[in-house]
Amino acid sequence: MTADRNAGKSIESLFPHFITQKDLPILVSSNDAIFSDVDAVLCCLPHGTTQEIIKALPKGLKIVDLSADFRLRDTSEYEEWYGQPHRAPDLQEEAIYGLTEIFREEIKNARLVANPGCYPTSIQLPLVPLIKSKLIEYKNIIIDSKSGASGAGRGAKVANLYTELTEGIMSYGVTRHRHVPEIEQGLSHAAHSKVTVSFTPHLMPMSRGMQSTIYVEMAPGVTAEDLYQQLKVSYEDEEFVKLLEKGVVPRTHDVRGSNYCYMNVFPDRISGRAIIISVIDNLVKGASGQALQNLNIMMGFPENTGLGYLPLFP
Ligand SMILES: NC(=O)C1=CN([C@@H]2O[C@H](COP(=O)(O)OP(=O)(O)OC[C@H]3O[C@@H](n4cnc5c(N)ncnc54)[C@H](OP(=O)(O)O)[C@@H]3O)[C@@H](O)[C@H]2O)C=CC1
Ligand SMILES: CC(=O)N[C@@H](CCC(=O)OP(=O)(O)O)C(=O)O
Repeated sequence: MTADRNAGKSIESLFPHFITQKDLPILVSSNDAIFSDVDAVLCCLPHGTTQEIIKALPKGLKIVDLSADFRLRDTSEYEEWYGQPHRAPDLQEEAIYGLTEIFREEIKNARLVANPGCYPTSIQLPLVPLIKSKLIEYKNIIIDSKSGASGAGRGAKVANLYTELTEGIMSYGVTRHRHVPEIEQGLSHAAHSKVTVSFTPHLMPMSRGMQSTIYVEMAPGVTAEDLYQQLKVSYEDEEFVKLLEKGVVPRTHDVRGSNYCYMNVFPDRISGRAIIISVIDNLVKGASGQALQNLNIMMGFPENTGLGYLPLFP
C-alpha cells in the first residue's frame, strides 16, 4: 500500500476502522514500493499523476486504474477535457474500459483496465442495453445526476465543507463536465453512431451515494414496458445490477456501502418518453467495488470475492 503525504504511517493511524485487520503494512511512497512479489495493482491516484507512475511499473503487473487517465480512447479528447497532454498513449492503446457487465470478456484478458467514473457507471449501465437494442433515440437524452460529497475525494474544497453543503443542493460542471466525453464514448460505441447527451451533475448533502435520473425519447412504437423487459433480459443473470419490481423507485439508501446498481424504468406522462432512474454507491460500484470486481475477473477469482455484503440500510 502506497501513499504520498502519508508515506511512513500505519494504515490504522489514518483509518482506525481497519484496526481489527491483522498484518496491515506500513504505507510506503510509490517510489520505494517493491513490486517483485506483487501480481496486481489497484492505482487510486488523482487524474494526471497516474500515466507516468504506471509507465514505470514492471510490465507483467495487472493494473486497474481508478483515475480517468486511461478512460478516453482518443488521447486528444483527454487533452481537451483534462487540460494536459496524454503522457502514455501506448498504454492507452491497450487499456480496456472497465464497465464490468458490458466489457467482461475483454476484461478477462486485459493487463490494464481503466475503471469508469462514478457518473458514467450509473448512466451507462441502464442506457447501453437500451441503445444496443435500438429501443431509444440517440438524441434528446437528458441526464440529471446527484452525488454525495465523497465523490470529490478527501481534498478540502470550500464547496465540500459541511457548512456549505448541508441543507442545500448545488449544480456544478453545468454544460461542461469532464465525464461527458466518457459517457458519450460508451453510448456511441453501443450505438455504432455518435450519441450526444445533456448532463448536469449535482452535489448533495450526503456523504455517499449517487442517483442518475435519465429522460429518454423512445424509438417509434416502443413503450416503457419494452425498455423494462430489455433491462430484465440484459441483467437477469448479473449479481450486481438489479432491475427493481415495476413501480419501485430506486433509492441511494438501498445500495449504500454495496457494489449494487439498482435501476427502474417509468413511462413519462408525455407520450413517447420514459424516465430511467439508477442508483449506486459512488465509492463502491462507482469506484473501489467495480475496481475489485474487475481485478477478480482479471485474476480468475470468483467475481464477487470481497464484495458479497448487503447494503447498509438505512
Ligand atoms: N471518490 C469517488 O467517488 C471516486 C473516485 N475515483 C477515483 O479513485 C481514485 C481515488 O479517489 P479518492 O480516494 O476519492 O481520492 P483522494 O484525493 O481522496 O485520494 C487520493 C490519494 O492519492 C494519494 N496520492 C496523491 N498523489 C500521489 C502520488 N504521487 N503518489 C502516491 N500517492 C499519491 C494521496 O495520498 P496521501 O494522502 O498520502 O497524500 C491521496 O490519499 C482517483 O483516481 C479517483 O479518480 C473514481 C470514481 C469515484
Ligand atoms: C462530487 C464530485 O466532485 N464528483 C467528481 C466525480 C467523481 C468520480 O467518479 O469520478 P472520477 O473517478 O472521474 O474522479 C466530479 O464531479 O469530478
